[in-house]
Amino acid sequence: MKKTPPPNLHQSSQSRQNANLQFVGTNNDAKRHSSKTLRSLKYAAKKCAAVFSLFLYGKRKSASYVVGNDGRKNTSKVRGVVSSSTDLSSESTTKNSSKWKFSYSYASSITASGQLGIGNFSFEEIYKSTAKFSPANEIGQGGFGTVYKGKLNDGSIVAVKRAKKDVIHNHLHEFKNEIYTLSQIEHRNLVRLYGYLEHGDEKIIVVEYVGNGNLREHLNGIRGEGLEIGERLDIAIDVAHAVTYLHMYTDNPIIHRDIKASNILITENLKAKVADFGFARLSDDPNATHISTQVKGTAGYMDPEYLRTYQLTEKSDVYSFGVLLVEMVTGRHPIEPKRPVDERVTIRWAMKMLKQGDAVFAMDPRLRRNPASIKAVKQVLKLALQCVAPSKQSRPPMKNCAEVLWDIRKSFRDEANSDHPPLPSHHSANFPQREKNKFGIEDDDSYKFVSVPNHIRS
Ligand SMILES: Nc1ncnc2c1ncn2[C@@H]1O[C@H](COP(=O)(O)OP(=O)(O)OP(=O)(O)O)[C@@H](O)[C@H]1O
Repeated sequence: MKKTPPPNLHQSSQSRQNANLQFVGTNNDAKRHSSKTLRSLKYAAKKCAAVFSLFLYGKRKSASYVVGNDGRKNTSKVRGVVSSSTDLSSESTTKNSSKWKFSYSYASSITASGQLGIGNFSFEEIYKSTAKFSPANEIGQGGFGTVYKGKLNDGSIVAVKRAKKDVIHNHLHEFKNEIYTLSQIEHRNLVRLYGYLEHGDEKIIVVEYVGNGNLREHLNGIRGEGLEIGERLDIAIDVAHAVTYLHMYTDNPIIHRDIKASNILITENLKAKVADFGFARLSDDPNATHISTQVKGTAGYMDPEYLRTYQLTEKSDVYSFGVLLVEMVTGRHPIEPKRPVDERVTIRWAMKMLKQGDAVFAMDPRLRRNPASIKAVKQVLKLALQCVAPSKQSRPPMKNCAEVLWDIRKSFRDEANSDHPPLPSHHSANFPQREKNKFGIEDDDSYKFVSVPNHIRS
């Protein structure tokens, strides 16, 4: 049975957007009517899958790692085959179509309507919606494949994730995982699954289109006009709510395993939606202390304890979230190889600055500096420091992170409104034009609150 989320962990009841699509996990009424049957189907399917995986586990042997240097895209993925004691859909299934079908019907058996996820969802419609997978419609590339913007027959806009053909065998597991995980969840800060389809060797996932790029693009300054600290706090809270929901308010805890800035999609209203469930793992037993699993994630965001022990817990997401928080207030990538040696690993450098009392120097040069924002940055860094604690016991649960961030945002707003005139909104037509400084960074008067040495700002 679903646990009731707290008020701020709202479960969206947005209606279906397109009758031609086979929607998954969106109809709450249907969910209620069929929940009993679905629970039995889920239970039976899980048991079969576990037995099946154990059988397959005996065949797994090798280990391979590919580590990139900047924490981005598929080059930065760390992949390895280590062990899998509760693996419900092992990589070993990926080379066998009959095994895929097993997993496919497993995923289908838990859909809200109880129907298969392909229904009226035709390849032709998707093909047409993306103008024949035209490069002009391409909105992103990931380890899994290419993401396109699509316009369906009824005019609704969707994101179409098309698996790479040449790597389909290696990524079929991620494809199945993403479908299965997305089909179970519904939250306003998580990207929604609309449907999926198989067509020959094509594997396609159709998800909610989130139209304002990803968080990394905003931090890089290539989207919008730069996020102010209040907006960053709002986004961090959205992410914390989404992950808390995954950890605490689904049937079985879901560990995302790939929390990073490029997986945080931003809406036009600057709300965050967590995407990319390709690596997510479900715990079979809600009371289990950990899952022994293959090591997966993105370099720079991965929990070192998980890397050492292969024991995956919700606290590995908390660690990645800590890295993300540091990224959000410093603007830096988690790993920046071109920096001086002691600045290359951003969390280490930022924590050193915090401990020295120099947190202000770690602040993203794009952020306007005033006492309220400097205080908020320090508080966020303190929280991040707890999230990236070496041992998982010392890290706070994600729910606490959300609460702490909520308090930081509240006191930031109170202070910003009482001590200073309201900060100009860059959405306002009256917002003064910022000049670019010699570092190519937009400057404004608020920099003058604190003088930042050039070597820090470069
Ligand atoms: N639902 C969506 N709506 C809008 N844009 C999206 C959507 N999903 C993905 N994108 C864009 O496509 C990019 C690639 O997404 P994808 O999830 O395939 O890979 P990634 O997370 O960036 O990389 P990796 O797969 O290596 O982790 C995203 O960074 C984002 O900019």
